[in-house]
Amino acid sequence: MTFFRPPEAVTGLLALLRLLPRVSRPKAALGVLGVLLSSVLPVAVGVATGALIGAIPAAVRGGAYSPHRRTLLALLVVVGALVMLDRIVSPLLRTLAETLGRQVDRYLQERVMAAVGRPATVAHLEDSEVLARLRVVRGLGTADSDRPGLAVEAMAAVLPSWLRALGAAAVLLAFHPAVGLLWLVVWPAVVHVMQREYLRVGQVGFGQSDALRRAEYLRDLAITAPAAKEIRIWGMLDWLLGRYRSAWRAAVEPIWRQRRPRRGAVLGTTGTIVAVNALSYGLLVWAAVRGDLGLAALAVYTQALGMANSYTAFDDHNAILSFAAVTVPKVLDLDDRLTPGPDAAGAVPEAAEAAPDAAGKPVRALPAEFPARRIRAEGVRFRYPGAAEDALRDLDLTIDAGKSLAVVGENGAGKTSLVKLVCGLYRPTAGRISVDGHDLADLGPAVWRSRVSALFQDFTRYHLSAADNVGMGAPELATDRARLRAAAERAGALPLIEGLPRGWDTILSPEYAGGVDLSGGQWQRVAMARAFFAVEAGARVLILDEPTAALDVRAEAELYERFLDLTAGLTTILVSHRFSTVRLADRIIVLHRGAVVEDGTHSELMALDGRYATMFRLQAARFVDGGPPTGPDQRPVLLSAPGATSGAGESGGEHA
Ligand SMILES: Nc1ncnc2c1ncn2[C@@H]1O[C@H](COP(=O)(O)OP(=O)(O)OP(=O)(O)O)[C@@H](O)[C@H]1O
Repeated sequence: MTFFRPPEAVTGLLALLRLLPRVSRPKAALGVLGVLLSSVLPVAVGVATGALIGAIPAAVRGGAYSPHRRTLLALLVVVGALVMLDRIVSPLLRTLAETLGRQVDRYLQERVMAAVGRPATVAHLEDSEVLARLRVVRGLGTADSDRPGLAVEAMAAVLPSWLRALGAAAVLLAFHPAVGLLWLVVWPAVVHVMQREYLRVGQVGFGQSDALRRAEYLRDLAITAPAAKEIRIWGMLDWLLGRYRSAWRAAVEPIWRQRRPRRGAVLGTTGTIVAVNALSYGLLVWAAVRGDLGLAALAVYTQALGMANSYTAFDDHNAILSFAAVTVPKVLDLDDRLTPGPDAAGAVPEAAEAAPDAAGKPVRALPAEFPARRIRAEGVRFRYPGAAEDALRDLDLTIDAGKSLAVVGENGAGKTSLVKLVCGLYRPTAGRISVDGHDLADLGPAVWRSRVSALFQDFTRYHLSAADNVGMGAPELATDRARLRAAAERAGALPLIEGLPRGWDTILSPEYAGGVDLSGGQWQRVAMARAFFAVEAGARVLILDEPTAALDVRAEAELYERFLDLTAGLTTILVSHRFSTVRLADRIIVLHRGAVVEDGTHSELMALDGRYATMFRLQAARFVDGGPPTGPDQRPVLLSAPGATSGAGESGGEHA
């Protein structure tokens, strides 16, 4: 049971302090030394200066060669040395803190990259709590002033000032215990009140993360490439600027309204300080007038009082520190937030590469043929986080290993959602997906990932070399040029890649010197090569979501011709609106509003004369004169369509 919960400002500060040795142990140790020296040195200078002043009368009276004069000179040397040391330590500490702060930023970014990339599923990337934390690390929006690393610099300024005040209060104990005690209590209280105020401001800022992200999104539209064409074509710039301005105001104004500490807190703390100062200086003057204090003591206590006042509680450093106290623990807790618990999906430790067998015993290594029997979806229902409706419902489906399944349906029917679930990128809301009897949720993410390869509709165009773009399909083999070539060959991307100015080493982005951009179809071939590279590395399930959407007629026809070769021995799930390719699959399902409404071979579905047959005929009709054909089996008609030039489909998709 916890009796005492330290204030959030303190826990935030401690979290930041604990982070430093993890970022750089030597720099953190030097930082501690620097903070101690810059706290102690000014107090020592004050005491030594007081002693020096106190030694002057005796030295004057004693003459040139008196011991008093030697004491005076020795004190002068001590004061000089201490002052010099202080002057050296302070800038060094500042520089050290700046470097360490930058390293803290990099450390947090790496940690967050790892935390965000680790979960097998991707639902967390739609969680606004997670996105708010990511925003802090990306350092966007209110930009540099909010970098968590700046708090390290702030700490290097603030901690010595607090410790100096503590040292000065300790010196004042010798003057008057009550005055010393008062300072020991008053300055931490003032710091505490002000930190609480700044913390509140920091929380308001953090609470505006969603609104700030909206403004940042609009800003990025204007300054990055993806929307550049449309902004120009439709003359969107003024509209965008207007929207950005209002979004930015909506995000920032609440922060501005709250950004100042409350007047009551400021007046209360400054009033207290004035009162304590009046009392301290009054007692000091009183003691001096009564002759209770010698010159040296008077000088020491006067300086100590000055130093007790020199702690900072009201400046930018304190504000930055509080912001870090709000955000750093939140960023650090991403690890916990995104690490699945023991009962959560994918809980089998990745390192063990283990999956329970059908009897529940862990399987240490997957057989080379996995899946060997089937992928099954049983009673699967799925709803995206925060969505109002299910994307998939009552889904019962068996996909036989080594066979191909085509998934068709209208826009929004749930096709991509289904393949995302099979990939393990989301977990079903209800029901289960199993592979050869193992629940997908029980397979370690790496286990299943090593067996699945996918080409998504919205595949990523990495601004990296062609070799990297393909090699990403199996990073552990990415340097194996022979395999890279084989995958590119399979995807029909080899001539394209080898014809690039620097071949495989060409950066696929015009944003870099010597880089090139590719057309949509060329990109699709490169992405397909990536998917085949994963197959080269051992993936047995190939998911192709609209693989020919951007391909030209010839490339699509080529794929059509080679579809059986390309997918031989693989369990293939093909999502496509192109029926010329779809009909080649061993089996076809039609999804409608998240449920399977038709299931069979091409011929069976044509004979059924339902949704599939209607869609098929509609598409086929576009390629022939004389309107839609009427019969259920329209093979000859489709074969006259672009992309269906081969005779491979003559059997009506029943090649298996
Ligand atoms: N990330 C998401 N969050 C919330 N809802 C989503 C998300 N992605 C898709 N949806 C919704 O889920 C439903 C199914 O979408 P899905 O992408 O699976 O359809 P689809 O059949 O692949 O469509 P298309 O043919 O247009 O690619 C749609 O209603 C869509 O709006």
